[in-house]
Formats: sequence, structure tokens, C-alpha cells
Amino acid sequence: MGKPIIVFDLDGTLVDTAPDLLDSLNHTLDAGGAARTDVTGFRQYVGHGGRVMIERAYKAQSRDLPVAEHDRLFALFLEHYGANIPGQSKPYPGVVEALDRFRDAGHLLAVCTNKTEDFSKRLLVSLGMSGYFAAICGQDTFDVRKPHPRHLTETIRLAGGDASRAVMVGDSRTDIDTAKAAGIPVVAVDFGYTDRHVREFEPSQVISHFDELTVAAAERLIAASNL
Ligand SMILES: O=C(O)COP(=O)(O)O
Ligand SMILES: [Mg+2]
Repeated sequence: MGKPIIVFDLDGTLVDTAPDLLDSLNHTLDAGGAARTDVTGFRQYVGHGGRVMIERAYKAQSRDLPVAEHDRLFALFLEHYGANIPGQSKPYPGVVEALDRFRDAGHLLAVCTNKTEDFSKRLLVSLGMSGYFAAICGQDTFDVRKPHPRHLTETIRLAGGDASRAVMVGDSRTDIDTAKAAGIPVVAVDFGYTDRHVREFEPSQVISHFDELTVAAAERLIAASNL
């Protein structure tokens, strides 16, 4: 039997990136001549990567977004966000302690995010966290991204893990839908980026602090998923 693996979402789960993502989104909206947004808007637009975030902001303003303009704005978003990593982004309280606990218990750790792989790796390197992860997989690592279950199962495979001994930890409906479609138990944090409470999407468990993510709790979820 392989080692258990804990797979984390990145934005809104491991790291609070909202101030920087919102800054880059507003920079992009300025450049397109659209109205700026706030944290409430951001929570509705985030979750499927920067391209979809821009598209949703335009849709909310009933503005047309031709493909060439979408491409131009997405490039500007990437340039602005990439130039400011890590910006004000910080891991949530208890994240590093939780990663230490799982590493010390011999569990594999990985990241499955709809951020680009390059930005995810740069962010985690700049925060001194990349060494924990056997794989860091972004929206462009495979030919599918969350909520496609294969984004998660391929991440597990790349990390050397076993999908029957895995737990996903995320902050959004996207993460919960992905894990459920892959048949993997999912812990939802309730402090991330979602416009509706994560409980509504029926994860296996909801936590409000990483202290609640114990090795025993993860092992119980894995055992229950194999009954
Ligand atoms: O960048 C996004 O839209 C979402 O990123 P996440 O998958 O790490 O939450
Ligand atoms: Mg997230």
C-alpha cells in the first residue's frame, strides 16, 4: 500500500492571495476600460483561473469581451500578477504546522490549483513552502483543469500517491466537485474564496482553522472512503 497523500488547493486554501489577485484584476479592468471590482466581486469570479476571472467580471458588467481583447487582458493580468509575486500573499494560520505534521507522519503532500503552474511554483518558492510538495500542478499542467477529476488524479499520480488513500483540501465548490467526481474525500476550509458557504456543497468535513486538520482526521476520512 502506498503512502497517504493530502492534496491542497492553493488560492484561498493554503495561501491568502486575495489582495494580490484583486489588485491584478483591477489593473486589468482599468486597462480594458471596465469598472473596478471589490472583494465581494472577486469571490464570485475566482476559482477557475485568471482568464475566467476576467470573463466573469465583464459578464457582471454586461460588457462584451471579444476574444482578442480577452487575450490581451489576460496577458496583462499575468504580467501584473507575475511581477508582484509574492506581494502581500501569506499562508493562512496553522498551514505550515499542518504541513509539518503530515510530512513528519510520512504522508505525501501535493498542490492542485487552477492558478498557472509557473505562478504556483513561484509563489510557493517565494514563501519557502515549495519543498513540502511532491507535485505542484496548475491549470496548464495537464490538458484538463478542476473541476475535471483528472486534474486531481493526475496530480496524485505525479506525486507518487494512490488515489484510494488521498484527501483533498480546498476552499471552493470547484474543489469539492473535483474531489467528489474523483471519489476522494474532501475537507473544505470556510475562510477562503466562495460566494456561498462551502457547507452547501457538502464536503466530507468543514474546518475553520488548520489545527483541525490532524493526521488522525485525514486517516479517518481515507478509511471511511474505502469502506
Ligand atoms: O486562481 C484561481 O482562480 C483559483 O486558484 P485555486 O484553484 O488555487 O483556488
Ligand atoms: Mg481556491
